[in-house]
Amino acid sequence: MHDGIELRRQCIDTLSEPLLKASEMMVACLQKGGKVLACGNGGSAADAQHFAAELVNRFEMNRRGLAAVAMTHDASVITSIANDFSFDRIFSRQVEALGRPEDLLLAISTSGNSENVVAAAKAAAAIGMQTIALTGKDGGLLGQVETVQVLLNIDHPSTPRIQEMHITCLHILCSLVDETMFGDDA
Ligand SMILES: O=C(CO)[C@@H](O)[C@H](O)[C@H](O)[C@H](O)COP(=O)(O)O
Ligand SMILES: [Zn+2]
Repeated sequence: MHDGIELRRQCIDTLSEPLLKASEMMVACLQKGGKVLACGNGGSAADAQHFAAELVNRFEMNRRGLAAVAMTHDASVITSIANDFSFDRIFSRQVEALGRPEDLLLAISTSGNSENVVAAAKAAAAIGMQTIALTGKDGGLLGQVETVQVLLNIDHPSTPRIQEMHITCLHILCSLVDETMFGDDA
């Protein structure tokens, strides 16, 4: 537990600036009619869905729904891509089908090394979408993708601790987006 508390302290210093930049990018995307496409595996798939639900429905205030889609929950889409092509393409193929240049990819991987998430970031770049990446450890391959505009990396070896910080980051992002877009109504 102390480990997690210390990590939160460190992250306040290292992540404040990239979180602000990520929120500015997300607000700009949503204000010009774009949408957020989110992806990740395992616990990070749950985080992608959790975040999309907060944008589409509500976070802490009632406001209009904001456009977000988690690419993690349609079993037919995912199994057909994995079966006909490969598991590495389950997100990139959805990005190719659903993504537009004004959209934004939220790519989540605690290792940074999930091939399907890395491929999604590359597919997003190919159609001119911006990417915010949440990673851990040394950032992995996703941390090295040059077209990732904002990298929120949790420099810690433990996947659960990284996930705990990721969901904190995602809640802060929701808060910043709501404050910026609907501040007076908050
Ligand atoms: O939730 C957990 C561990 O806390 C696991 O389900 C974890 O998300 C899975 O092993 C993922 O496949 C890990 O992928 P990634 O975060 O390295 O991209
Ligand atoms: Zn977990």
